[in-house]
Formats: sequence, structure tokens, C-alpha cells
Amino acid sequence: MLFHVRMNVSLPAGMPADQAAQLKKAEKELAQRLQQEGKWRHLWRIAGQYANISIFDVGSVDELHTLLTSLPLFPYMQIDVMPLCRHPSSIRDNDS
Ligand SMILES: O=C(O)C[C@H]1C=CC(=O)O1
Repeated sequence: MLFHVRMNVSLPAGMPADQAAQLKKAEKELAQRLQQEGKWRHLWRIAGQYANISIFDVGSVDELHTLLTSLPLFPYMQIDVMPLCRHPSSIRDNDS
């Protein structure tokens, strides 16, 4: 199942720099592992914003929820999810 996910990150202004750096490091490690596993299919920065557009390929809505809530930055993100299905005019399958 494919999902379009937008994540807007908002760290508290008063968060100590070392705590923010640690959270970002842990987030990056998990994000890269999930990309290697094929679950986090695309990850794009939205230009000029601390936000991303991602495509996830997971087995269920529950799996997506578990994955998103396990992200180290989850407490500091607003996340919007859109489930995707194949468009009848698309010339691509879900694997491209
Ligand atoms: O920077 C972000 O967009 C937030 C988050 C998503 C992946 C990652 O490494 O950090």
C-alpha cells in the first residue's frame, strides 16, 4: 500500500542544541534504514521549509501508523497522510 505523507517539523525554540542534534541523528538513521528496506520509498525536502514529502510502501495502515509514531521526531511533527491507489491513466505500475 502506498501513502503520500507530508511531515512538518517544529522543534521547540528552547530545545537544547545537543538534544536537537541527537534527535535528528536518530531520525536520519531510522529514515535511511527504512529506505534501504523499501518501506520509505521517496523522501523529498519541501524547498524553503523544515518539511518533507514522502512516499511510504507498507503492508497496512496499522504498519504505517506504527512506523510514523516510532520516528524520533514524531512528537515534533505535524503529519498528513494520503492513501494512494493506481490511477487508471497511469502508464506506471506501483513499482516505478
Ligand atoms: O528532516 C525532516 O524532514 C524530518 C525527518 C524525515 C527524515 C529525516 O531524516 O528527518
